[in-house]
Amino acid sequence: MAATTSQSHLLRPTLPSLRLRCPSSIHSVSLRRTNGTDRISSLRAVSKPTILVAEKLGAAGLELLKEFGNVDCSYNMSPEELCAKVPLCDALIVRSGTKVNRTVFESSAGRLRVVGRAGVGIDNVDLAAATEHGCLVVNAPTANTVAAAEHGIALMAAMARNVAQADAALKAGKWQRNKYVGVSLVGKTLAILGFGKVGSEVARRAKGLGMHVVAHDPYASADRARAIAVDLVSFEEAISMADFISLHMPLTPSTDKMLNDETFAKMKKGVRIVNVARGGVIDEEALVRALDSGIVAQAALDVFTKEPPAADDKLVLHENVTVTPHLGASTVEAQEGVAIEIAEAVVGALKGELSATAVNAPMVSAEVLSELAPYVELAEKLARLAVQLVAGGGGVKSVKVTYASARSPDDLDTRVIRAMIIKGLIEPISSVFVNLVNADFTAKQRGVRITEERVQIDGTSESPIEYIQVLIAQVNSKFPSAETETGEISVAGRVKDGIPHLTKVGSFQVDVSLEGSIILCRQVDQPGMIGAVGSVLGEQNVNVSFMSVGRSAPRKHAVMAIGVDEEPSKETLTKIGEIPAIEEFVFLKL
Ligand SMILES: NC(=O)c1ccc[n+]([C@@H]2O[C@H](COP(=O)([O-])OP(=O)(O)OC[C@H]3O[C@@H](n4cnc5c(N)ncnc54)[C@H](O)[C@@H]3O)[C@@H](O)[C@H]2O)c1
Ligand SMILES: O=C(O)[C@H](O)COP(=O)(O)O
Repeated sequence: MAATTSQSHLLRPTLPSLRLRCPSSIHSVSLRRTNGTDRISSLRAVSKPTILVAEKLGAAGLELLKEFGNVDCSYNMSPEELCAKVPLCDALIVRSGTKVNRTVFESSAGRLRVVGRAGVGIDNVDLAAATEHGCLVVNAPTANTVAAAEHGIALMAAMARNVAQADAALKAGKWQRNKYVGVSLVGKTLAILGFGKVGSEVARRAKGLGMHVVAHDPYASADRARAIAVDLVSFEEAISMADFISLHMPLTPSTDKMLNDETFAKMKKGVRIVNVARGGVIDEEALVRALDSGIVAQAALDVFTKEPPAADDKLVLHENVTVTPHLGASTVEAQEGVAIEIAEAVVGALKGELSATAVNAPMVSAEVLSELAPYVELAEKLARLAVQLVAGGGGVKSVKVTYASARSPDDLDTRVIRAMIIKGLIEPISSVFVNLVNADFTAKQRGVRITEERVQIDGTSESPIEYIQVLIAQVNSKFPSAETETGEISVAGRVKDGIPHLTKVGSFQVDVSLEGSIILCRQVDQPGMIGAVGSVLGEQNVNVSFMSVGRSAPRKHAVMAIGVDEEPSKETLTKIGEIPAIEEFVFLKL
């Protein structure tokens, strides 16, 4: 007889929820479903989280943060000072001036749960390191769009009319009307590279100025371009036909130094360039050469590869270059908007809510999330059970998850469910904390391959999923009855009245609510077994919540699933094992 109890110290109790991870010291709020009803439950209220604001943030945003946590506004910190502070902080808010690199995440020693970027560009945050550390990154992608677009237009007009140069000359006592003859914008071709939020706002405004606007963006929607009468063209076409080029793409490995010697050579002689995106999208040394050779007549730059640039930076000092110190988002209105947008996102993340502006986690609408909540709980618990059934030694490498639904397979977004399966598989056997942010990364890192299959079955399409099956392949089970004929450990379950139920173990049908803990016994099917096990548990004051027996055939083998509210002692489990008809049993903690 195989009698096995799982090691309880490995099995941290978990709350069935969609929480990303709340620091232990804060109000932890999660979306849970009880008896078919969604509710936001406040799980505990201890002390407030600490939110470090590393760069100046608008007052309205600070107020929101202060209502929720202890706010430490420490501006102009050195990298060392930042690293010294992060282990004391649950959240960090930055603008573009702070490098949140791997060392910052390592220094946080797991405490940092969310980084809020008060703005759009997240090129100053090491997303891979954040994800590996299970730290959510959120940004404020909309509030400064108009400010950046207006600044782009302001720079283009100022450059075309030599405003900055003429202003400096006049202040130096020089009245140089002939020197500062400009060029007109009307009738000129403007090529917008990066037709996203800022790019399209610049396009609208430039059309109002009478410019002919084309755009290049490999991912932009043609409908949006049509809606504002902008032609989408190839990169080569855009740069070769433009009188003005305005840059509005993010800095990524593929946009890094996108304008370089080779591309400048393809431009119309005398082109003018505006950059309010990121300095790194231009090879700055190549731009100096292009300015010197006259390919580029003028440039107007708000952003630089190194910010602030060196005092003797050739590009900044170039006569034909107009510069501003990264002011694109710096309007009173934009900064208030950004501060509120990021404060709401950070507070939401600290509460454990999924964020609409998450950069490194799945974004799922509240509606979908609410519908999926009990299935998320079911998935995590099935995975927790399945992994506890694995006999030691082998290691989990290959897991197949099947979702059966009457809905079309395309109708099911499984990202959140998959993440919780990974959490259920990995947390009981490691010290790693798995959440929506780091789930896929953690699975990959541990060599666990998850495959998913969506099966369409007959039935009502009212519920998103009829049942979920978790199969662990290439391992032996400490409870062999959980193995299928083909040798995989298999558990399956469904949601009934909002409550997850275990409905199948191996090839045995059972029905037990996934609450508390579960004892699985395989016995020879005969009268009195339920009573025998029940009385052993009763003698030890262990409350039985559910019992269910599934059998292969009458009087042959049966699997009994017993839900218990308390963890039975070792002696109690030994006594169960000593009941003569019991052939194997296992205690599993949810
Ligand atoms: N100067 C400032 O203060 C300031 C303010 C706001 C935004 N920005 C910067 O402006 C840029 C755009 O911001 P947004 O809010 O419009 O972002 P967005 O994501 O809405 O738009 C970026 C667009 O660039 C496109 N893109 C990606 N790769 C491209 C490529 N290789 N070629 C052409 N297009 C490409 C994307 O498809 C997307 O449509 C970002 O770099 C952001 O950091 C700067
Ligand atoms: O990406 C952005 O949002 C802008 O570059 C603004 O950056 P800032 O917050 O440092 O002004």
